[in-house]
Amino acid sequence: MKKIAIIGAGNMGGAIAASLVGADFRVVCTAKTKITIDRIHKEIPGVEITQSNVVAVSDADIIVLAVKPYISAGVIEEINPVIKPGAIVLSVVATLSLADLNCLLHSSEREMKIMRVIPNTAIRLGKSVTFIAPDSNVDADTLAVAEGIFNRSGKAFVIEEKSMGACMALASCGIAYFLRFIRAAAEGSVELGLRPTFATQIAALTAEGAAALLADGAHPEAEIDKVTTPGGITIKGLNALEANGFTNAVIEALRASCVK
Ligand SMILES: NC(=O)C1=CN([C@@H]2O[C@H](COP(=O)(O)OP(=O)(O)OC[C@H]3O[C@@H](n4cnc5c(N)ncnc54)[C@H](OP(=O)(O)O)[C@@H]3O)[C@@H](O)[C@H]2O)C=CC1
Ligand SMILES: O=C(O)[C@@H]1CCC=N1
Repeated sequence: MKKIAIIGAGNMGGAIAASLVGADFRVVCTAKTKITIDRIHKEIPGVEITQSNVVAVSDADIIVLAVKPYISAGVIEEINPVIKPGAIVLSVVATLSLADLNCLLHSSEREMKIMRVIPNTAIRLGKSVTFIAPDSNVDADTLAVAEGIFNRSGKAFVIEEKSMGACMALASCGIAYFLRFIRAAAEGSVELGLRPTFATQIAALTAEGAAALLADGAHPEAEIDKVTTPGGITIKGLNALEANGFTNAVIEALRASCVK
């Protein structure tokens, strides 16, 4: 059975570990604090957890690096001597490019297979959109292993690294944008007299309905046209959104979040 080491069992790493329950892997996670160690023990059956990154990585066939960016270089330095030749390294760290990873891991010395993997926080519920950018030496079979892992927790897309900034802004940061829209819609509805919890529930269900229409093959503007009765109330709202810079604000948000 292949061993997968997940370094940093937090929001991302913990969710990846949970998604692997029942898969044909021996899963060993690491965390810093006893609180996380105890929680993972309790919540994810069959997953091993240790405070030692070196113990986790020794003999691992696949390593998932899921620590915060500011400690990632130190953690890589710690585990690098025990990474076995030919290992698959999947880095979730948003700020590290393939060039950074190759440099930090001295990968050419041991023929590692490195990929950047960027999920979003819906991974906890198995609803992540996850982008995989493989290094140039990653073969189709190895790529399929990564796709298999991340299709367990949502939908995985293989992309070129040059698109990672845009994809991450759209889907990883995008979760926050959509939630802010839902929050704003709820606040507006509360001003109109609805209860906050009811308003939030209805806004979320409405977003789900809009997404379902798109999933059914509709074009956004075609569906918008179906809602906007001539001289009706929707067009007044849409025009008020645009008068306040809605489309431009969303475009500017993506530009601001996109790491070049
Ligand atoms: N949040 C997001 O939307 C996204 C995040 N990412 C990337 O995912 C990575 C992880 O983020 P996230 O899961 O949110 O972070 P968390 O803080 O939730 O998780 C980090 C984990 O690392 C553990 N940890 C801390 N120090 C060490 C160490 N020295 N060795 C091993 N483990 C350690 C922590 O342990 P303990 O719990 O005990 O403190 C914690 O479990 C980041 O690099 C981020 O860029 C990528 C895409 C989206
Ligand atoms: O805000 C961040 O930097 C991380 C990366 C993508 C989502 N969260």
